[in-house]
Amino acid sequence: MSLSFDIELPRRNFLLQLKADFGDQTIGVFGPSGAGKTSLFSLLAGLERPSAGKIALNGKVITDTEKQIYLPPNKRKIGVVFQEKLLFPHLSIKENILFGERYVKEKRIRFDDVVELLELSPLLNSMPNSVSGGEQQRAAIARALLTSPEMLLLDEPFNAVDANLRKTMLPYLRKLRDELKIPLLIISHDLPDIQRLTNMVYLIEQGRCVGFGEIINLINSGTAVTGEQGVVNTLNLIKPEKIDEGLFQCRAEGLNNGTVIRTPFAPADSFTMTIHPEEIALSITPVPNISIQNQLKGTVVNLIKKEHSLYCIINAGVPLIAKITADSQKRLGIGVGTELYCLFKAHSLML
Ligand SMILES: Nc1ncnc2c1ncn2[C@@H]1O[C@H](COP(=O)(O)OP(=O)(O)OP(=O)(O)O)[C@@H](O)[C@H]1O
Repeated sequence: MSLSFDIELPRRNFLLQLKADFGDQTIGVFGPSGAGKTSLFSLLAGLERPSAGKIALNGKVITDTEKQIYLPPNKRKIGVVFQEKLLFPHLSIKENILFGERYVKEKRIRFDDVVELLELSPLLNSMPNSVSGGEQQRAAIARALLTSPEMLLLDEPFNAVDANLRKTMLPYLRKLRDELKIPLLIISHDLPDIQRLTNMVYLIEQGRCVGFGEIINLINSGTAVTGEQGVVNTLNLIKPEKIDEGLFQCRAEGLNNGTVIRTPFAPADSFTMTIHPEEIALSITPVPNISIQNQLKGTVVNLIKKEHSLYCIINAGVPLIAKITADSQKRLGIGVGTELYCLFKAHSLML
C-alpha cells in the first residue's frame, strides 16, 4: 500500500498544506483541536476538493487539481469511518452494513467474514438506536470494510465509546490491522490510544505537518508529541514463562540476553504492554531487597524538559521514557550518557 499526497486547502485561520508518502503501515494522525486532521480525511476521502494538489493511492491518482481529476468517494478504495452520525437510523445494523457493498464491483471482503471479525451477528436485526456507541462504531467499520477498501480512515475511533469501554475497540482494530491486513490511518487526540496500535505518527499543527515517524524518535528529536494524555512506553513482549501465581517473565525484542521483563499477565505468546513514564523510577545503582520486579539497566540518550519535569529517554535495549522531576535529575546527576537502572513494578504494566 502506498498513499501519497501533497495538498492545499484554505481553512478559516490558515492554509492547510500537507504532504506525505505513507507505506504499508498503520499510522496515527495526531494534533491539537483545529489542527486540520478532519480536513485531511475529507480531502483523502474525496468529500472535499483541495485548492491545489494531488493524491495517489497505490499509484493511482485519485485527486489532481491540475488535471481536474476528482474521483468520487465510492471509487477511491478508501473506507472512512467518521466520529459522528455513524449509521443510517432507519436501517437495521445488517442493512447498514450491506449498504457498504452497493457500488462495489470487485468484492474482496465478504459480509460473513466482517460480521464474524467484528462480532456483529447478535446485532444484525437491531436498529442503530438500540445498540451501544461501541457497537454502532463496529457496524460503521463493517460498512466501510464492505466497500473493499485498500485503506481505512478512522476519525477518533475511541470517542464514540464510553471511557470505560474505549479499550474494547482496540482488539477489533488490531484484528483489522493483523488479520485483514488493511492499513489504518487513525485520528486520535489521545497519543496512548494511537500507541496501542502503532508507533508511527503524523503530527499536524495549524495545517502543517510538524513531524512524521516513530514516536520515540520524534520525542528524541525534540518534536513535542506529548499531548494532554502524555505518552506511554510500549513494550512488545514475547515468550512468556510462568514463574509464580500472577507473575510471568518475558523477553522483548532488543533486550540484552538474560534480561527479562516481569508482568502480572501474559495473554499470548506475543503481546504489547504499556507503562506510563511517571511509573518508571530511576536509580544510579541496582536496588536490592525491594518489591519492584523490574530493574532494567540502560543509558540516558536524551533529556527533554517540559515545564518542571524532565523526560529521560533511555536506551535499555528497548527504548524507555521516564518522567522525573528536575530536582531528582540534579540530585542523581543525570545527564546524557549516565548509566542507570529503570525500576518499575510488574503491576504498573498495562495490557
Ligand atoms: N469548511 C470549512 N471552511 C473553512 N474552515 C474550516 C472548515 N471546516 C473546518 N474549518 C476550520 O479548519 C480548521 C481545521 O479543522 P479540522 O476539523 O480539520 O481540525 P481537527 O484537527 O480535525 O480538529 P478536531 O480535533 O477539533 O476535530 C479549524 O480551525 C476549523 O474551524
